[in-house]
Amino acid sequence: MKTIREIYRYTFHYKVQAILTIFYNFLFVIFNLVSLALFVPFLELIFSNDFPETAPVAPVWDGNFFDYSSDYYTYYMENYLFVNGQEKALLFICISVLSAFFLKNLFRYLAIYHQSQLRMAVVRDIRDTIFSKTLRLPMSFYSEEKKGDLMSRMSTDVNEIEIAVVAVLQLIFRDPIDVLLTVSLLLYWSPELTLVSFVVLPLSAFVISRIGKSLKRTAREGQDQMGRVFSIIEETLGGIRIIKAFNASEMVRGKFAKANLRHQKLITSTFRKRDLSSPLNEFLGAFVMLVIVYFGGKIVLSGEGNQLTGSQFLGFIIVFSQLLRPIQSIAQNIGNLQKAKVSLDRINQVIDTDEVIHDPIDPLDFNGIKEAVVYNDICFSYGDQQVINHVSFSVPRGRTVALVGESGSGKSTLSDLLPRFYDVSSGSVCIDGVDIRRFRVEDLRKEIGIVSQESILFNDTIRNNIAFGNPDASLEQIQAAARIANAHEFIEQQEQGYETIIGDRGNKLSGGQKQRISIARAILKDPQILILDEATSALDTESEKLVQDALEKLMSNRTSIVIAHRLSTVRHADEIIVLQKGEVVERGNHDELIAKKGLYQRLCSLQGLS
Ligand SMILES: Nc1ncnc2c1ncn2[C@@H]1O[C@H](COP(=O)(O)OP(=O)(O)OP(=O)(O)O)[C@@H](O)[C@H]1O
Repeated sequence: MKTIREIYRYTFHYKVQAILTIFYNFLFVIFNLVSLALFVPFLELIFSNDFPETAPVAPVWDGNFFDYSSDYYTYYMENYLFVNGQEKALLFICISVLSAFFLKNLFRYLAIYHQSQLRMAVVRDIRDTIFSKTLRLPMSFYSEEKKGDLMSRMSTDVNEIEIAVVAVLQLIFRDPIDVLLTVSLLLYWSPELTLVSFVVLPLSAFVISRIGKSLKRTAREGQDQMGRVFSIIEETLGGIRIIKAFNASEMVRGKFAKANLRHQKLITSTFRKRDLSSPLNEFLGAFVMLVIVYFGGKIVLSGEGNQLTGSQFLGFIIVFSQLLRPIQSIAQNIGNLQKAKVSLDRINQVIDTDEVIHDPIDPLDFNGIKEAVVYNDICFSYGDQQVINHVSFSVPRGRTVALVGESGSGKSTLSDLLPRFYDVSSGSVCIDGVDIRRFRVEDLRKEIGIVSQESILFNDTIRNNIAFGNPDASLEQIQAAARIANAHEFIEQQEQGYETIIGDRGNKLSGGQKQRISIARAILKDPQILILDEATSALDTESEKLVQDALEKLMSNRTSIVIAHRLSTVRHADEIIVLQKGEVVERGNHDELIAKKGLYQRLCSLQGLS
């Protein structure tokens, strides 16, 4: 029920489209019935021999809609027949039936027309919502595994919702009306025969659905088995050396043959069931029809109180044969909604995820840094795992502090606390004595530039990559930034200069070129604070020199935190903080730390520096 309500809410966000879809569906149902029911007077007219000799009399409204409309139609036909003769009457009936079919299909098309607009608008809305939310999710959401999961939620799960939108519209507003009207018409023609049909119909439906379910189960087992067969092939191809070396070919062959045989049996069984379902469907359909023909025929032959005329009987069969469609549609749509429930839950999990990083209720204005960035007795945990343990240090305005330490010692985590990618578990990060949580996140991040280890470039022009986050920058400003970053020259040499598209993640550029574009981006942003996650990737000497030079220009006069992997590059830092397992173990400048002969000195000698 909750699922229906939510899908309903998404759907009726587009009231006009939803109402038009329902309206046209309603007309479709009506004209579907009319087009079928019109056959009755048609047959009556064709097969009846007593043509009116006197002008027929119009029926009087007796409060029964079915009776009156049927009588009125008969009256109209008889009158037409009386005035125009048999042939013209036949033509007239053909044209009316054709018109009813035309209208039925026209309304069906119009319903689908609005429904398509509606379902795609809902899909667009949900994708927009998830995407916007994605940008606000906590950083822990962006692990590789979760990225794939998020993509599948945005594609497969959203598609399920799209199907559910149609399901809700049909399940609530179309099919029950269709069934109700059809059954009313059948009951009007013959309550006894309707009763008989409702006894045999579920019986055959039950048999058909059992076969369908069993077919699905075997087909799924067959698919799973196919997966196993393929995994044996993959495993074998990957491990062929070991298989040969251990003389295990026979064993592997036996394993494969067994899996392959099982697959063959399952698929054969699937084919058998599938091949059986079509003749069985037809046979059961014929069975149901013949039961109705038998009982209906008996009623007609008995001629008791004009209960059912021959043509009504034929009309009954025609209309009854159409009843299965809405019933099947109801069953299918209930299934679709069940599938959508799972997808909706998965989508809601993303939409309802707590954003964790919030703006303060009464933010202070952030006017940049005047004195220092200070880390005060910081502790931080990822879940239960504490990775930063009582760390304190400060970076005076315009100075550079380097964080060094082994991999996993907490350098990146510490730098992530400054732009509030995460918030501290205890302690505080302050700028000029004010806790950064008192500022608006956007204001704070505006003054922080990040150049990360891996250059993050987008599949766009070089110009737009440099101007990323700064779309109003003029070409002159972009070029000036690129010049400072030692990038202008190589950009000019590209086929289309600044307008060159750099490919997915910038794969058309070398490592050093990508870094210089990232640096130009940071220069253009002109932040007061800089976080530099220094590249470890090997650059050739020339390229490294250009990058290093660009970085130095970027850092001059800025307050910088540098995560250093190559210690040669942090010699000139004002202070070096040496971390181990989330704790500060040494601090000082390069010479002081070397003199201490501690961890830093050991790390330096490992890198061939001392
Ligand atoms: N998103 C995360 N979720 C859980 N644990 C994490 C996450 N990111 C890092 N860690 C853990 O936190 C600890 C510190 O990691 P961090 O990336 O800060 O170290 P680092 O010194 O920057 O390492 P490297 O030099 O390899 O980048 C490590 O034990 C790491 O496994």
